[in-house]
Amino acid sequence: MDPIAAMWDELTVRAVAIVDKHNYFSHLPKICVPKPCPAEDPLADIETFDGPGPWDRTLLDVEVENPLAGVAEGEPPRKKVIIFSGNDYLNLSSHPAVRKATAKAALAYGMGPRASSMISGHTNYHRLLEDTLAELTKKEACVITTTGFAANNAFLAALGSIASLTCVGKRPAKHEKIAIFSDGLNHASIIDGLRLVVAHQEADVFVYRHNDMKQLDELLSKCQVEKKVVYTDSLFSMEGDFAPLLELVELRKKHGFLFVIDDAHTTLVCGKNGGGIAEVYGVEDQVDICIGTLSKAPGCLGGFIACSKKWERLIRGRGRPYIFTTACPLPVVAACYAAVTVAKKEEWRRQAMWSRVREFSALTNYPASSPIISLVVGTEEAALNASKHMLECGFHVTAIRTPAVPPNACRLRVTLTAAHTTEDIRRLVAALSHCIPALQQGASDQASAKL
Ligand SMILES: Cc1ncc(COP(=O)(O)O)c(C=O)c1O
Repeated sequence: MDPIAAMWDELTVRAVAIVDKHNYFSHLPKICVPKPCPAEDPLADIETFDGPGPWDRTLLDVEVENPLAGVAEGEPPRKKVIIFSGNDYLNLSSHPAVRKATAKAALAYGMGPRASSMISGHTNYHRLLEDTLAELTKKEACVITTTGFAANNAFLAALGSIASLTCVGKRPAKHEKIAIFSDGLNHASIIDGLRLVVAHQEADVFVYRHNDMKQLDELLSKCQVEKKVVYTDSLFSMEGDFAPLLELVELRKKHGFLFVIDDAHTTLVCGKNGGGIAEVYGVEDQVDICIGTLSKAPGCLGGFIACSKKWERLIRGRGRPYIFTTACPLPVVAACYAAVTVAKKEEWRRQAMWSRVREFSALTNYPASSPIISLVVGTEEAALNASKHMLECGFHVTAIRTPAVPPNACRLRVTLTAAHTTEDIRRLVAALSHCIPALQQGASDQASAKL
């Protein structure tokens, strides 16, 4: 086994031994809900398709309340728009298999057992989804949580507990603490989890400049603490850029840290099988903990922490946002399972989504590297005006403002999906070029190149 993973596994074993001194885990129930007949089985016959169907546009072609209705004459109460603002990158939320699994599970079980996972909320369906996600991310085990937000919080609570459970005194001494290095643009759920471990005096946190590997290397070199962790989003939700994964893997070899990624925006989106960013580079074994969400490309709701079996036990034993909350409803779990199964088989969805990304780049001078396109306009007013203009042109594109981004870096965040068409992108770019100064030149250059 890789020596870094081995050191952390040994620490988790020591921590779990303390958590589990009363054999807490062996008394946990393993709930198996009644098996329905084949026709009513939520997971039987997960149907897949060779290409898009009308169901894919259900949640793209919508209407919004018209702000001008009743203000200007002749304005209709609602306006048709195309959504370019969601995170349903593969349009799985409206896939027939996802709809059927949800409906069948609801009919068979209602919401499922309403209790914490550690009481009686965790069923054979939850276990099946966990095993499927572990296989997808090439990890031994997986813990599902009610949201991606809770997944980051639960992992950090468990990580921090290593310091407090294994320290000699009441509180970890300086050298017993964990040193966590976190990218400056990490998601709010990571930041909040870090605030808690700092408040509990379990870790010292070092925030490095966004994607600045030189600064990270320097901070790691200076740090005398043995238990080091690097934590980063793999695809940044507001910037649309990727963490430099291979450089991080090199730094892991040099400094021996536990490497944690938040794969919220790359699960099912990146990699041949949708295994996320680590699958793209074939470095799954170099990523110790892979955290994800089931609410973006999987199109459902929930979060997960894919990890080793030893980490799994510690998270179940000390991940408070996992322990002290009710387990995911069964129809949602069945929907997630169907979505992951479909995404693995319908590879064309990923290909279609990436084609749209390339088309957007080709029509503009914006080098899009992901389905998240972040068009910074500056002030809040400029972003709101740009969003209003897009709505008038028939596109729902949200203005992103504080606290999601700094006040002077407000922006339009455009997201592309598999079910958008080439024509949608062409029309979107034409509308954007009237409100995003940076796109104006590129769009007209591309247009004249085509003439
Ligand atoms: C990088 C990242 N991590 C975690 C989350 C939280 O996921 P969820 O919406 O499932 O709580 C999000 C979503 O907003 C995100 O963008």
